[in-house]
Formats: sequence, structure tokens, C-alpha cells
Amino acid sequence: MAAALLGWVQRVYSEFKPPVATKNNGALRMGILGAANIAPMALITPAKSHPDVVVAAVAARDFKRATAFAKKHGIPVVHKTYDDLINDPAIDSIYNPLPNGLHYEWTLKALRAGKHVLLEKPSVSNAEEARSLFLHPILQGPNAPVLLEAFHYRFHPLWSTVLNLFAKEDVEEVTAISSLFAGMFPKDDIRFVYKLSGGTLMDFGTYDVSTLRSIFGEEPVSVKSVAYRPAPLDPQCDEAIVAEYEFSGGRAGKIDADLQAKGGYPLAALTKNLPSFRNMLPKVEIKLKPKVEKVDGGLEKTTRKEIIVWNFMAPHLYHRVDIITKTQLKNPQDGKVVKENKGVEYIKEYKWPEEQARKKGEEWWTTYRYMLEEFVNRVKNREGSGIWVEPEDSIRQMEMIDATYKKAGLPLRPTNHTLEVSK
Ligand SMILES: NC(=O)C1=CN([C@@H]2O[C@H](COP(=O)(O)OP(=O)(O)OC[C@H]3O[C@@H](n4cnc5c(N)ncnc54)[C@H](OP(=O)(O)O)[C@@H]3O)[C@@H](O)[C@H]2O)C=CC1
Ligand SMILES: O=C1OC[C@@H](O)[C@H](O)[C@H]1O
Repeated sequence: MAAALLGWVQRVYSEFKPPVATKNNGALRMGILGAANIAPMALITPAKSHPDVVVAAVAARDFKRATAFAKKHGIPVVHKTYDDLINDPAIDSIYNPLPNGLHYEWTLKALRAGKHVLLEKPSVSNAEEARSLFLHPILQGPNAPVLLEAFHYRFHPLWSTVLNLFAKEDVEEVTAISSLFAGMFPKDDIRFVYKLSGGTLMDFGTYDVSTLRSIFGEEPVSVKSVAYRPAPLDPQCDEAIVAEYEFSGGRAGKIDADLQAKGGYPLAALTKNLPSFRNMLPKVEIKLKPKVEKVDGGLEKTTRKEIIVWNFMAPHLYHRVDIITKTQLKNPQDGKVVKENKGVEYIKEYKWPEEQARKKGEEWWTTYRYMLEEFVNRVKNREGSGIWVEPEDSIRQMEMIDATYKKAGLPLRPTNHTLEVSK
């Protein structure tokens, strides 16, 4: 127990204070659009341990704020405007963590300036923008810049391990749940502003949608139902959302996302507004189709398997996979159950397993660090882990989000006025 705790402390310490790599000649020189809250975790810290990444510049709407941010994080150059950053010839790649509603415009500007772009999720505001951006001629051809939607969780070895636990066609039902206690984000946070393409479905919900698509390996046939709780200051934004989808063969997918979770305690009338810490570990539950087989003695054996992935979103901090197998032996003549059994196996995967040792990684690499590795590999034409978020994937992701908003009776998130013709 003590050893496990020490191991956890050491790993998490290195995630926040990674060893600093000596930078190679030709390292990517990345610039950050905005002094964004997520930038230290998603780029600045991971870049420290990457020999081929230098965070070289930042720009913010307020120069003073940008300067303070640069000083705090050791970023040498501060630009007065986002345009200045994008047009800086000493920068070759841009990290775009602006509010969702600004993703399309500034990513396209950066691509036009010849920069590679690591773009925060959700990639853009809606499917129309996604088609316009990801099918843009600027991304075609041998020397096209690299564009990646930063679905970081997919790059961590845990996700590949999870996907290897079953055949996609054996999946019967998937439920993805993600929740944050009320008060973590203020009511006027960018996540709850419609004109900035806010909404919980665009935030935590986008992970849930992405996990369903990844596990089923296909798009839903339909959105069966949606219920949402409107954000108090901007009711066109969902503060919480629950949706049910039908996948091929009548299989079910469910998402349940809440960015202001409250209540669930005894004495509901008194406690209903207290922040709720239920479901603090985002999780995905995967039920496989039951397997029925004849066994010795003319009995029928039914095996049911359920896989629960705890903390799929930030597995580097902590995660656990529970593989629950239930078997039942039945006499088919009279339907009597002869024997039942339940077994649970636990899995964790902080690093690529031995047999995949050619893939790079360390136990303390965060999802963001694994993702940065692949971003650099793609820019530098190196063989990587093989994990990538393809343009088609980013488009389909926004289509499922749009379909969910439509079913909810909410407007699609607004299309940028600079939109170029969609294909
Ligand atoms: N991958 C992950 O784990 C996470 C991803 N994200 C994603 O990153 C993006 C940013 O999230 P987060 O860092 O939490 O956001 P912030 O609230 O920190 O906003 C990011 C930047 O957006 C600009 N900005 C803020 N408000 C406005 C506004 N009202 N109008 C125009 N620009 C504004 C600011 O730029 P400036 O500094 O120039 O003023 C700010 O620095 C989102 O797309 C979000 O989905 C967020 C959290 C985690
Ligand atoms: O991507 C994200 O992950 C962490 C959350 O806190 C945040 O809301 C979201 O944008």
C-alpha cells in the first residue's frame, strides 16, 4: 500500500515537474494563442520534456496579461496580437486553446500562414465549420501543414489497451459519464456562452461522444432522446446533458455530462444546491453481448462481460479498468440455474506494454505528452505510435454533436462569419 502510494506521488510529481530535455536543433517552435488556463497543462509542461519542442511565443488580447503569463512560464517572446503571433516567421506551429467559437477562424489563419496547428477540442463550432476546415485545400498535398484536434485521451496507452479488450461488433451497450462539481467553473465561464460556442456537450460531452464513436467504431444510426438543463445565464447553452443514441443492430450508446453537478445527498430539500462529487472520475461502461455455448452435461453456459474504464479522460493521474465476467450454467430443459460465478480483473496501463516497446513513453507521460509526441512525429514525418485523430473523425464528431443539439431542440453552435465554402 505504502509502495503504491509512493509510486503514485512520484509519477504525479513528474507529470507536473517533468525532467527538462535538452532541445535539438530544428525543434518545433510553438506559439500559443491566448494566455489560456489549459495551456500549461496541455502544452507548456509537456513541452519541457520533449527535445523537439520549444514554446517560443505567446499572444494575448491584453499585453500585460500576456507578459505576466510569459514570465511565469518562461516564454521568451510576447506578441501584441494573435495576428502578430501567427505571422511570426520564427514560429512554425500554433497551439490554439481559444474559446470554441474562435477555433475555426484562428486555426485557418494559422494554416494560411503556413503553421502547423494543435487545436483544442472540440475542433470547431459545428459540422459545417468542421467540413470547411478539415477538407480545406490548404491541408492537401505533400507539404501541407499538420492539423490535429487535441483529443489527448486517445493518445494514452490506456485507450489502446481498452480498445484491444473486445471486438467492436461484440459491443452491446456503452455509457459514458463525466461530471464536475458545481462552482468549479463560474456561471459566466466561456463554457456557458453561446456566442463562444459553449455548452456542456461541447466540453465534457465531446469526450463522451468521442468515446462512444471510438468504442463502437462507427457513427450512430440515430439520436433517440436528449434531455438537458439550460445554463442559467445563457439558456442556449446546456449546463448538463443526457443523450441516448442507437448504433447499428439496435445497440445503445448513452452520454451523461454535467459541468455544474449538484445535490444527490440526503435531505434533498436542504442539500439540493450543494456541489456534487458523484462521478468525479469520468467513466465509460462497456457491456458486451452475452455469449451462450453448450458445455458438458448438456448444460448451457452464458458469459456476460462488462468493462468499466475509470478516469479515461486524465488516466495519467489515476485510472483503473475493471473487467467483470459473470458466468451462469443453466439446464436448458427446465431453465434452472445450476451455477453462477463472478470474477473481476483489474488492469492499468501507464506506459506501452513490453511487446510495443518501440512506441515511446514513460509512466509519467500525461495524455498531453503522449499527444505532443505524435504531433511532432507527424510534423517531422517520423513513425509514431500510429494513433492520430483523422480529419474525417473530427468532422464526424461535430456531426454527432450537431445531431444531438438538433434533437435537444437547441440551436447548433454559431458558424463563424469567416466561413469558407464547405464541401
Ligand atoms: N484538453 C483539455 O484537457 C482541455 C481543453 N480545453 C479547451 O481549451 C479551450 C480553452 O479553455 P480554457 O483554457 O479553459 O479557457 P480560458 O477561459 O482560459 O480561455 C482561453 C483564452 O480564450 C480567450 N478568451 C477568454 N474569454 C474570451 C472571450 N470572452 N472572448 C474572446 N476570447 C476569450 C483568452 O485569451 P487572451 O488570453 O488573449 O485574453 C483566454 O486566454 C476550450 O476550447 C476548451 O474546450 C479546456 C480545458 C481542458
Ligand atoms: O477538456 C476539458 O477537460 C477538463 C475540463 O475541466 C474542461 O472543462 C474541459 O474543457
